Amino acid sequence: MLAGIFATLSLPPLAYVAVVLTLTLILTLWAQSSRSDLPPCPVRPYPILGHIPHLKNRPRETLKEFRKKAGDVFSIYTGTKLTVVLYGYDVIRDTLVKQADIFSDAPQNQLNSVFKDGAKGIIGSSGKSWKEQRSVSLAILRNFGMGKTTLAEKIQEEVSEYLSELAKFNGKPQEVRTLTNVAVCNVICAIIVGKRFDYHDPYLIRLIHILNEQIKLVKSVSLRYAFPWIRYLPGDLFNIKKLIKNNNELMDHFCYPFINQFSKKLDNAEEDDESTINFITSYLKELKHKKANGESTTMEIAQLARVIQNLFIAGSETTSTTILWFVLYMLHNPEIQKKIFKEISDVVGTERVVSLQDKSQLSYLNAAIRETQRLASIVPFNLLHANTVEVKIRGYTIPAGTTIIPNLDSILHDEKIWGDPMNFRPERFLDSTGKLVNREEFVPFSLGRRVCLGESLAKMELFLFLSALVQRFEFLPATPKSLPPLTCAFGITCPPEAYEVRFVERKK
Ligand code: HEM
Repeated sequence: MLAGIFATLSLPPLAYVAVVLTLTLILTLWAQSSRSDLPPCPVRPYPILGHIPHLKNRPRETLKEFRKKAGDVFSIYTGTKLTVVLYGYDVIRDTLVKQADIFSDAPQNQLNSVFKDGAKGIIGSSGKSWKEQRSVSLAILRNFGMGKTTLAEKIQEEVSEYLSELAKFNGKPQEVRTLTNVAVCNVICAIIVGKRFDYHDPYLIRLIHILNEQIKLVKSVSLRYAFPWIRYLPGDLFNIKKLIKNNNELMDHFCYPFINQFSKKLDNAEEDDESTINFITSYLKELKHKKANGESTTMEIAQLARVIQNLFIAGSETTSTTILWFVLYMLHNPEIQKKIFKEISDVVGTERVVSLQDKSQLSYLNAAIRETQRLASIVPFNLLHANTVEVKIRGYTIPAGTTIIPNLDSILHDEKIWGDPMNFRPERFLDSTGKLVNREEFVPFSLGRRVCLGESLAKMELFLFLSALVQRFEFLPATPKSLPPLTCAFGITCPPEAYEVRFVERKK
């Protein structure tokens, strides 16, 4: 329509640009100030860009400052798109838990604006499709022993390989991010395709690289959603094209080929052929069963491909990042490291491998793992949620379909809850007799109906990897008296900046 109006006006080209910019400016100013009943903005949004320039640097600290100005529920804009930030345990529990029917959607059209089938699977889906994909996936994972000894044995196998690799460094300084990523990703591979890969297998290394890239780049999705026109810009200033290419490679070289491989195997396999028991075949069998019974279902191959992508993305880097934070905190707190080792040697000794059955007796180690998850707060802004209908929170109106940030930093680092939140102090999770205590505000896996699907698996992995690491090695800084900084790279997850460490074998 605009093109038609311009054609009749015959203006010089620069005038078109000026008209488009002016219209965009008017539109954004209108959208950003159109309703007075919305949660307040802490500072005025910029025309066109909204709050992006404010959040560009130090976003975690900026949200903290915004909260001081605007309270526990406030608005920020990405262009004209409204996002409501929820701050603190009370307001997040009141929404995600007490009004779970309303606040358990994923934002519509965000992942879909970039990825084909982005609204399928678990992370990007909502409503009936999300419920079914989540419950089928959880049932399969539980069946495999998530939280039970069968899976623990698989994890222990991986831990043993991981320790052998670390031992090969002979206590020399080493950066272990990729190795840790590979080991944790292998646990997900064992679940999804029923086998682990050699650490040096180029196929696995490629998969890790793609997963890490995707986690780094995925923050560009909000920009693409807020400014749909950026897809027409030449080049790839916002890394959108890179992200799409990366996602296509993950789907076309890993997720779909895995499905095809096991779909064929399943057709030719005997009923009790163990080599075909894995997440993919379990999903395919359930799909077949539902179809044979004429049940209405959202299950299909495209959903399965997306579910696998989600498990790889959500299940690999999160756990390995937590392991890296634990090691880093131990370098900074050698006396805590000593105490954990003493507990392990008193309860388990140094000859036998730590098992899941020892968990309840290793309170100090458990407290240190919780403290790592609390302080590192590796998913600081949580995953984005959306509300299904218009609703009031603390007197403010939240229009239906608003993007919501239930900020986890705001709970895990709250001074009112923890007193000295920025100190590493495992004792906060212990009572006066040294027994582990549960604290409801400890929510690194979020809360409500969308709470992390892999919580039990992650807890098992963290316990088995970290107990074995401390039992066998002392962690020492690469250079004595010079500790790596506790700074993190901000993204959807926050890993520590790359650092070197020496894993020195303890004398038996
Ligand atoms: C230390 C490790 C982990 C942490 C801190 C973590 C944290 C989280 C958080 C904060 C969410 C968002 C919940 C929400 O939207 O309210 C989430 C979602 C999710 N996580 Fe994890 N996670 C971890 C490990 C895992 C593992 C090992 C898996 C895979 C087996 C996994 C699979 C998922 C999935 C599929 C979702 C989406 C759930 C949904 O939307 O219904 N996570 N996780």
